Amino acid sequence: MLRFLTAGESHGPALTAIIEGFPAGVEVPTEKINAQLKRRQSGYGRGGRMKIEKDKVKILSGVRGGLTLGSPIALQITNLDWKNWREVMSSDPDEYAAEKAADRALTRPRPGHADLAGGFKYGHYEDMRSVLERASARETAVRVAVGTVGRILIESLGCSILSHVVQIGRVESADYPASYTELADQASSSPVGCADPAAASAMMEEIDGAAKSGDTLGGVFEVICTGLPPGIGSYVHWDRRLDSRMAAAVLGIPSVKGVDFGLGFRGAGVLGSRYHDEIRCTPQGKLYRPTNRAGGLEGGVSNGEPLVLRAVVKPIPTLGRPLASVDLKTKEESLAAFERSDTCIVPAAAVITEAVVAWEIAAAVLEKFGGDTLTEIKEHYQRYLAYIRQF
Ligand SMILES: Cc1cc2nc3c(=O)[nH]c(=O)nc-3n(C[C@H](O)[C@H](O)[C@H](O)COP(=O)(O)O)c2cc1C
Ligand SMILES: C=C(O[C@@H]1CC(C(=O)O)=C[C@@H](OP(=O)(O)O)[C@H]1O)C(=O)O
Repeated sequence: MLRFLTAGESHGPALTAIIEGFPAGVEVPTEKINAQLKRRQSGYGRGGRMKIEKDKVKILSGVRGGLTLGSPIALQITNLDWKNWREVMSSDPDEYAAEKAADRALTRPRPGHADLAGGFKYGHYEDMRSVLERASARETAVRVAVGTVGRILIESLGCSILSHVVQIGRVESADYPASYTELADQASSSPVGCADPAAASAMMEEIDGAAKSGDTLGGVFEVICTGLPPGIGSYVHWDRRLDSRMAAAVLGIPSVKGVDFGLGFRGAGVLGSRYHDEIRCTPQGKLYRPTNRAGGLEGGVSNGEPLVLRAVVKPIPTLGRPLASVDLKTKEESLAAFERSDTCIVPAAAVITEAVVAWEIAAAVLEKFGGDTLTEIKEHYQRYLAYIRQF
């Protein structure tokens, strides 16, 4: 079974992850992971923290000479901001300065962040910094590193993953290139990750406007996985459905509030006859689907068409012009805390989603083609492809 755990606070020394159950013999170049970490950091609309961090992964175990060993893989990303927070965040009582920590205490919870709910839950209501440090999406840096390890595995079996932003605030992208290669190229060369250049400029203006008025924005993005064979995931039990597994992983990204597949919510008003993808056959006897409104999944199982999911991200909770809150120290109504914040993270969320989706697919692929080495997995995979071709 493929699994991972992460640890680390936003302003602690580092983020770490341990991956277990990953096969041996897979080449894992750190540059590939670092390229994804850079993408996650670079979207338009990010705040001051991204000027401090330059995320790079360190592989501490499980890889020898660039190849996985089959043993647990430990990953680490250093927080460069730690040097500014050492006395406030240190686990070492000799280094921890209680007065400095009290000066930085968060007592005015931000509506929309985990501060108040998390404060109740873990008893941190006197200083909700103890909540935000772990609730922070800083943790998604190491989740991208983990996901990229899974991505490397599925890419070696012929899968590709891309994403593009379709909406930021009120601006929607209108025009998509027809081919996935062009879509990926145009989206990755856009500062907001949007493949429609006119919409991309309007999105940047929307972000500038929100930042100027101390406000924030959410949006929608799409993730597409091509090259996935039919038969990944299963309809036999709810928690083995590939859609349910991916949805849980995507909703596990802070600020993601909805996920859909294929036409998804946009399919609510469409008649069945216009919704479902007819099954056809070429004169040579090859089955095909003229449309892909299901987004590559039927019964929670991949059907051989590109897998297409969308997710919606709410606007960032920390506002430059803060909303009403209560100072829990005095019980007086006052404005929510503000130090600094991102204005819009939709492009970053798209990159994070690529990673978490890659991981879920990798886990389901390993269940289907099982094996302790990449060679074994590839053998099983090739045999299955030959069997599928008989249909
Ligand atoms: C990449 C990324 C960066 C984020 N940056 C901020 C930020 O700067 N300020 C903030 O208040 N929330 C930020 N968020 C959102 C919060 O982490 C999130 O809203 C909060 O943890 C509460 O979780 P929920 O929105 O899922 O309820 C960010 C989210 C992501 C994915
Ligand atoms: C650090 C990252 O995102 C952070 C996520 C975040 C939050 O509340 O979720 C708040 C901000 O952190 P800070 O309070 O230090 O400015 C973001 O910068 C990152 O994405 O690497």
